[in-house]
Amino acid sequence: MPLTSFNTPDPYKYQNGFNSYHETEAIPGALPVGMNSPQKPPFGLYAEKLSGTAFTAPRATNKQSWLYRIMPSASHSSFSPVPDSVPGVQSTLRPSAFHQIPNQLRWDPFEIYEDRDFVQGLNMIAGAGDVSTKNGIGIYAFAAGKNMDYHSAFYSADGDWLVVLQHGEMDVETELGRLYVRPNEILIIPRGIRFRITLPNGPVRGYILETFTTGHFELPELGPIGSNCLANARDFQAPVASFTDDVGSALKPYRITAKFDGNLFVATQRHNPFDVVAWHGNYYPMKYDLGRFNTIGSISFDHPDPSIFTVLTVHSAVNGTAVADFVIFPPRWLVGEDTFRPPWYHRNTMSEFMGLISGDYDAKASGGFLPAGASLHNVMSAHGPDYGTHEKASNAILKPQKVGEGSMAFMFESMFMVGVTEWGLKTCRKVQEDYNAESWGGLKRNFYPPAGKWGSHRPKSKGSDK
Ligand SMILES: O=C(O)Cc1cc(O)ccc1O
Ligand SMILES: [Fe+2]
Repeated sequence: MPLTSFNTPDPYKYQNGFNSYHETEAIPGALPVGMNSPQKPPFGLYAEKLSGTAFTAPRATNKQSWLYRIMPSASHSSFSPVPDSVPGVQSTLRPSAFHQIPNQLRWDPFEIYEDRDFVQGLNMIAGAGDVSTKNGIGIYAFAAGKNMDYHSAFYSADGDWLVVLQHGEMDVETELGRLYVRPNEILIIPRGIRFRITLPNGPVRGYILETFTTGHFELPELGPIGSNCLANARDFQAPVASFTDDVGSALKPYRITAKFDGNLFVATQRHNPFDVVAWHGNYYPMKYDLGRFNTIGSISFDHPDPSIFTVLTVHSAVNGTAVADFVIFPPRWLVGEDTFRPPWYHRNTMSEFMGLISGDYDAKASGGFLPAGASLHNVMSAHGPDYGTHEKASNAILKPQKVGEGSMAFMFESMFMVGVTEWGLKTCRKVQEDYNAESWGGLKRNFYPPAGKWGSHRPKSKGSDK
């Protein structure tokens, strides 16, 4: 039994703001005043600094938090690799290989694993780059039907996580406080922050984008849009401090699982890892309700680039080129005049991994791209509306039209060529073999050159005489 468990009167109280400087105390007076590291912090707490950027990162991008905790994180046994032999528990998330494939790929909905907890239910679908040199991304599917053990916590040393919950609800206990994540909400867990996920309302499923690259998720620049719209800073919710004081027992110590260069390691410790009584800083987990996204689009003609739907971005060293953008396709009005309204046919130097939280994605005929499924259109892989969608959109009467009602699709768009893991290609058994043929196989020629030199093949029923 815990010696003390102090969740604030409402454990799901939040402090609002993106990249804000927050401070929070579960016991009033637990934060030192005017300094970070007093000789004796209040109430016998230890001061621990959590650096999210190099000490010397410029002020505008520097991220850190000071944690005031009952025991420092360093108080644990040595980490050992998670053994291969434990049934149902993976010992690694490090891909044996990335298969680089120019084909368009699409997956049926990923399974829900009733018998696994969040960590056991993680699988890497695709990724790029290298964890140890801090450059690249990982894309995972997660699914769980069991709580993570009370005596456990997990962290990734490999990168920041953006968790897209597709199904269910998650109670996320973190070192910095608790977050309750509901459908249509995303969760950001910065590199290194320890957490434990329980499921108050049945199984969960979703997708994770991990960015190995130095840097963090940021709000995109708004340029001429001005000072509001898209995701607004005040809608990002950070937890308030709450803690559990417990020393466990020799028989049941706390197990900390670390993802380190893709491999999983475990260490034990006697103190509850969620023993931070107060913290201050700008390096913290947060959640965001995608329903609060202020979607904007064309009110004249043409289909704008999907970058207008960017919720968060991780910058690379190349100006305007993202390690990864998180882009959503919320319900919205289309009013473009004389316009082919769905996405254009295109080839992109960036790679596009898409998923669907709910409903239908308006750029595809329903049936093939389903909630909890995914698609990957890699660097320069041609794609666009399927045959049916093209047919419908090029003949539609162009009244104002609400699309995506009750639906939410998203895209992880990356500068990296994204390779597919063995799990993503084979083990999950979800790849749709006929994706290309079903989508674009039915496209027919509509070409009608002007009469004369070019011959006249023009179908009688189509087009105008102008
Ligand atoms: O391929 C896709 O469906 C995603 C997408 C949507 C859009 O509106 C424009 C470009 C784009 O890649
Ligand atoms: Fe695309």
